[in-house]
Amino acid sequence: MKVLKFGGTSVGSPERIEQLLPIINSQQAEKHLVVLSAVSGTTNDLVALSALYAKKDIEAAHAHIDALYEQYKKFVHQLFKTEEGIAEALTFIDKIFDLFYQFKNKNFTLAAERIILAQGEIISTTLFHLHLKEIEVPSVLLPALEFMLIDENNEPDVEYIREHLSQEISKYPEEKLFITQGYICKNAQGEIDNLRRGGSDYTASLVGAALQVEEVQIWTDIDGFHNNDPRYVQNTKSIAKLSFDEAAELSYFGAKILHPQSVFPARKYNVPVRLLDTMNPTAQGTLISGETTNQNQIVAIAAKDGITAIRIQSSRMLMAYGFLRKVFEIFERFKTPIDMITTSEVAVSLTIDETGSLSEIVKELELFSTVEIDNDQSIICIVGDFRKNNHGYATVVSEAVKHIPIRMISYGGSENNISLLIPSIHKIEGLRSLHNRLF
Ligand SMILES: Nc1ncnc2c1ncn2[C@@H]1O[C@H](COP(=O)(O)OP(=O)(O)O)[C@@H](O)[C@H]1O
Ligand SMILES: N[C@@H](CC(=O)OP(=O)(O)O)C(=O)O
Repeated sequence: MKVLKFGGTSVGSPERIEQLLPIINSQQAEKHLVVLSAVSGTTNDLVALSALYAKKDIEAAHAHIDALYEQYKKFVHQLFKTEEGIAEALTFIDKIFDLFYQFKNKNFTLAAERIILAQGEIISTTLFHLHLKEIEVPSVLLPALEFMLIDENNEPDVEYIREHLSQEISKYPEEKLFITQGYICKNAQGEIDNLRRGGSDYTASLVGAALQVEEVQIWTDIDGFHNNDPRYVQNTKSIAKLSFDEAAELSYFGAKILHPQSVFPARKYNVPVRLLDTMNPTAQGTLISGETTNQNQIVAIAAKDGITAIRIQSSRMLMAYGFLRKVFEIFERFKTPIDMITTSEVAVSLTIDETGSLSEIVKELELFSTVEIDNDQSIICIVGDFRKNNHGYATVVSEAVKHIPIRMISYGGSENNISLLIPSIHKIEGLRSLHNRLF
């Protein structure tokens, strides 16, 4: 079996949806499990709708629903060719939009928002399933809410997914094509929840790992992982092969093509992940696997925005032990992950991207140190083979960014990453300058 995930842009129009079946058929696996995202823009629309309901601006919420309904009505009329096909799809769409209206009388909770957000993927998968039905291609629509589960810590339960998804699939021994929703799941309280924005990639790798499939394919709008962010840098190139570790670093540090957590299940269960382009299906794309192939070279650059740097300075740090533990315990207590860290004898600087508890953290740190905060920072991450015998790369990197103010540098944390923290206003220039110098 192969898992094929198609992102928002790949299901973004009726024409794009019509292109999915030829791609699936070209795979020649015995069975295919297709994971779909919501039509591009829909999740943002549903986030906006939820915000209006939360503000109790019912009139604006309803105007928003009406506008989205018109878009989907048009979508249905373009995708379906027969009267029965159109009628069946519209009946389904009407049911979903009736649900959206129902929230007007309710106290709008987080659980309600998650129900609304889940509809994007329910719509796209159902429309694709009905489209296949109309063209007489058999397929089975598997509800992700029956098998995708996260625990109290928002961690997916791969064993649960394996057991319940296998059960679902085994009900249809003759069928070859299965469709399910990306992104959505149930949580430990049994409520509808999701795997956070961009989470359909994560769904694909979780179901691929759970079923130990031969390959997970992430179909998107570009021919694989590029060596720099194509939104900001010209002449980027697709990378043929990446190791799981390289892909994890790049996606965590901002390469939007892949959801950062999606590498972990694939690595743990050793399932290869291939990134492919729906607009150019024969392009080779990128294969992410356990193999290390990019030796003695720099592989790619990525950048992550929205970073806050915290400098913690204390005379008590001087020659003392236990200082860092005290600092880390505070971040742990507030469930705030630290990304980068550099230390000197009297101060430590670290970065976070979740600032929900920042003021409480600072209050606690100030009990034993002085704290300085820098907002609006970006981490530029350079991934390559930086084992200790490969000298000279640090010089090349610093040469490339010598005109940019650097707040922190991290080298040696792993053998394949050099990270720089710079003010976000210099990010694009940093990416371009490094690109020109390194590739
Ligand atoms: N290093 C990179 N390589 C390829 N694409 C990247 C990279 N960094 C950012 N991107 C962006 O990621 C986009 C694809 O991801 P995304 O929009 O999430 O796709 P989908 O909607 O199909 O899931 C590309 O169009 C590209 O602009
Ligand atoms: N629809 C969700 C999940 C997702 O993964 O979308 P995409 O594949 O378009 O990044 C979102 O917008 O976050």
